[in-house]
Amino acid sequence: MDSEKLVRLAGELRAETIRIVSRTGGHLGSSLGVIELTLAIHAIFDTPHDKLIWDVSHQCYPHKILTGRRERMLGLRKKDGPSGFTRRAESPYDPFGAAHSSTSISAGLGFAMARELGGDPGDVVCVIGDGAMSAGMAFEAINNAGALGKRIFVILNDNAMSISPSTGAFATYLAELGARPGEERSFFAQMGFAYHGPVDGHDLPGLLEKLRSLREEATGPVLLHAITRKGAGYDAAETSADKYHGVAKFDVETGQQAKAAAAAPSYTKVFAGALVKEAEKDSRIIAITAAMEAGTGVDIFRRHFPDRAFDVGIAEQHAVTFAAGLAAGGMKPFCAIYSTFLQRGYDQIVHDVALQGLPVRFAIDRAGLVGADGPTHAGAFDVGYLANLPGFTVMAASDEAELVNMVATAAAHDSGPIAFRYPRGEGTGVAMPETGVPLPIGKGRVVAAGGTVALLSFGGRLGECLMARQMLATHGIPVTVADARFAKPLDTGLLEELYETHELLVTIEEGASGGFAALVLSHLAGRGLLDGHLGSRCALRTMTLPDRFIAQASPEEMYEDAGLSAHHIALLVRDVLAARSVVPLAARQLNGRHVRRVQVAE
Ligand SMILES: Cc1ncc(C[n+]2csc(CCOP(=O)(O)OP(=O)(O)O)c2C)c(N)n1
Ligand SMILES: CC(=O)[C@@H](O)[C@H](O)COP(=O)(O)O
Ligand SMILES: [Mg+2]
Repeated sequence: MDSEKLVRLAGELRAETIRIVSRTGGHLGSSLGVIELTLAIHAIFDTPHDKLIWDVSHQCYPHKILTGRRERMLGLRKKDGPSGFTRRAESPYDPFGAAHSSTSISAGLGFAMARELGGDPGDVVCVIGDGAMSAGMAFEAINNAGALGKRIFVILNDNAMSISPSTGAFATYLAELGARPGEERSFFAQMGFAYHGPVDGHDLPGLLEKLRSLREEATGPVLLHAITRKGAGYDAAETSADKYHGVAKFDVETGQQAKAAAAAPSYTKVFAGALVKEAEKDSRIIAITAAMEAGTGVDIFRRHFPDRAFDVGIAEQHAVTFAAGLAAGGMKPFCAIYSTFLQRGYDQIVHDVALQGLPVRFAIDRAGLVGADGPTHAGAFDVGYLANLPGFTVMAASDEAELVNMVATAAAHDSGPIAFRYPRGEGTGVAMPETGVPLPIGKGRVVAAGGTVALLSFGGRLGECLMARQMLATHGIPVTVADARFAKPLDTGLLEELYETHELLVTIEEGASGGFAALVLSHLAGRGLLDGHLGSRCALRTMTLPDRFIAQASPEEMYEDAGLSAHHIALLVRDVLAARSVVPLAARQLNGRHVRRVQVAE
């Protein structure tokens, strides 16, 4: 298409993107900001032979519409529909999957070097936002790419916005660079890139001309600095504070989003409110977020304590070590980070926090399956990767009242690192305490007494356990439900009591294997309670996320897929009891000791 036709197409693509997202919800503002860039790149480069890599890739909707997925877009972010991010499995036009930020230049450099070494041919174009440029990983890649000197195109999509307005000294630098008229020496040039810009990222004819000449002439790494507007071309988005970063379904005419009235406060708001209350009593409490102010509730904290709230940018690694330094300096830092993004800071957690026994508090939001963002955003692994660290205390809130108490527990806990996890979305609607009360460390609680079966829940599946209990009651099976509260230290007294006084003990958690259940099994094994000759008569089962990534869907559908809903619990219990009852109790006991069914059957 010629430039004129492409300009017309840009209008259509923008309208189509708005129409689709108005019916699906999703990341609208970022997609609207790259309409012209998307068209220009696809017009000048030969995708999928050339590799186009979107950073984060929350801005990939126009790219998906153009690359064979238009008809499926109304299923965007739903079960079996297109992902909200790029996915290799979805299309050859998605050469690299993303959703966590700041990976594009590293991956792109990998493609470029593969090409140089005789692998997949083609050019490489990485599109990275100014927000994503705040992460160390992007700088690590620029450092490497500049030294290698191979041909690679990096387009810096600079809209001065992360999810909130971009923060940090580099954001200020970009603003200054973007305001300069000519193509001057810049940080990027000094790092070995040919810097071009700033250019107007919405001037499609200008972009076409620029990319065409770069494609013809480039011999090494190139950085094109494009200035764009997040939400461009849709008033409601451009004038809103967050530029419609992530929206629910909305009315295109008015921009009004269809958000259902909440039945209970969100865990995030409850966390923020509880932290504010603790901070009123203790001036050493600090809140840290890595570019997720609104998502984590640190924006609420900031309103009360502007000097004690820090948005460090998309820099989870730095956030963790910054918190470690604050703790070593006598403060009480709360690092509020989504479970999935905390993965970025793991060595810092081990080396800077745990090894030094520093009392950093980790408020881990979005624990468990989160819904439309899918497996890239699932909070699946934190219990496993934290509870294996010496000296760490790890809690999970079963409801929002528990969360308030866990915030108080963390505030009071000075002897080492402590983490508490809680799910995305609304709480359960329980009565809330006026103020949080610190919990006794390493103590769980029995929530409902029963008899034959004990369900030991860690975290947000407690409600499902209580529902399963009701289901099982209709079959005459009495069930005890306990809330472990702590994965570490484990309430070993409660655990052993449940194990010794029930026919079946089931653990349930919203996390991958290697988490709470592993700790339970390890404790029982260590005590010799799983040994055949010494063992209790209690059967044991663990319910964790399965050993596969759960595809995007609603959270309920994802838990259904994972087999962690109330009816799965009830079914498992009935199956185990039925299997055990085929062997008469007398046969299962030998001199009062447990004999495994399989041995008896033999
Ligand atoms: C490691 C990591 N931390 C946090 C996020 C959450 N996040 C998604 S998009 C975004 C802002 C990205 O800003 P930018 O790259 O400038 O893109 P824009 O939305 O402005 O187009 C953030 C913080 C993430 N995806 N990955
Ligand atoms: C793209 C990204 O990583 C974020 O925008 C994320 O989708 C936010 O998720 P929440 O809606 O759970 O805050
Ligand atoms: Mg941006």
